[in-house]
Amino acid sequence: PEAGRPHVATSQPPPFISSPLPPPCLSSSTRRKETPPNPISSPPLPSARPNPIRSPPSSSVAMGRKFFVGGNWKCNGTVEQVESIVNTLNAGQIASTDVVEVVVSPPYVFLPTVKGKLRPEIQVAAQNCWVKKGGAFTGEVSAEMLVNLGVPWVILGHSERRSLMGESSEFVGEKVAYALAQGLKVIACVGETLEQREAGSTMAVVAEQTKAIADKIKDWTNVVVAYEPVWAIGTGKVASPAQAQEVHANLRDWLKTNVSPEVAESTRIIYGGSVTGASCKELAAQPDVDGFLVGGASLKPEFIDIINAATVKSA
Ligand SMILES: O=C(CO)COP(=O)(O)O
Repeated sequence: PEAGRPHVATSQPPPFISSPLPPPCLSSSTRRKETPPNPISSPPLPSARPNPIRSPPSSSVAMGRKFFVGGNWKCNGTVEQVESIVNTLNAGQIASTDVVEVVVSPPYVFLPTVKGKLRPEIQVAAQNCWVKKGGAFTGEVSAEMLVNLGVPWVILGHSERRSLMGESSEFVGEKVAYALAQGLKVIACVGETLEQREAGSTMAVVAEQTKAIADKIKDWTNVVVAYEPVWAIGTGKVASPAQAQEVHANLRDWLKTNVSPEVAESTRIIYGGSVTGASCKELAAQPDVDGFLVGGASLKPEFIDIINAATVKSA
């Protein structure tokens, strides 16, 4: 298919660019990890540095955007580990479904088991699906199959698929449109690399990736946008609350200008990248952070704490 390297440079300036963002709080090592360690066996990630910015008053928290927490298990897990994670989730005390929507995304092979064993208030997502109707596409899984299995959600455009599998923004846009048309709900991922951030093109990249989706869909009701800066994924370098808020607010502005004020107001924009139990509350307090997409920490009991960060919004 027409999968190609993502196009991150735009010939035209994006409709919104704020001043270049401050560099991420990286250590002397600025190399992105090509293959993040398996979070099941790795030690807990370091906690986020406290950030002194103040939380907004709860009155500024937008009404109607229910907090959303996704757990992306990526290519991790054995039968035994999956059972253990499900048991932990089933036993955990989590905020009510009025307050938070929770979706976990195991590898395809575990989806039916996890769906069958999980408490009903936690939904499941696939981590990808094919761009069109199924058929002679060896190794792919179609949106129709996910619907047939009763899997309600799919993650599309994750940076690992963009960079490692060469999925272009256009290809991701097509996937989002097709999955929505089949009745799936979509967690659509966008985010810049370290190099792009340091070049001051964060918002241009995020706009280009979002536009490729906006060009192909009309109805955003079943879309959650996940802002996942690549430099924060699997690195332990979580975005500061201010960094996340700035991109989320600009992305919402982009939706307002380029899609509609209603879509901007109602679409959940969630943050992903080294979120932990220690960093989640301050991030959740940001007015435009509507939840999280969690990788490594979603395999650990602290995922329960991250889910319950939703209560920050209603406090
Ligand atoms: O890629 C992510 C979720 O999709 C984030 O992964 P980590 O939370 O492991 O950084």
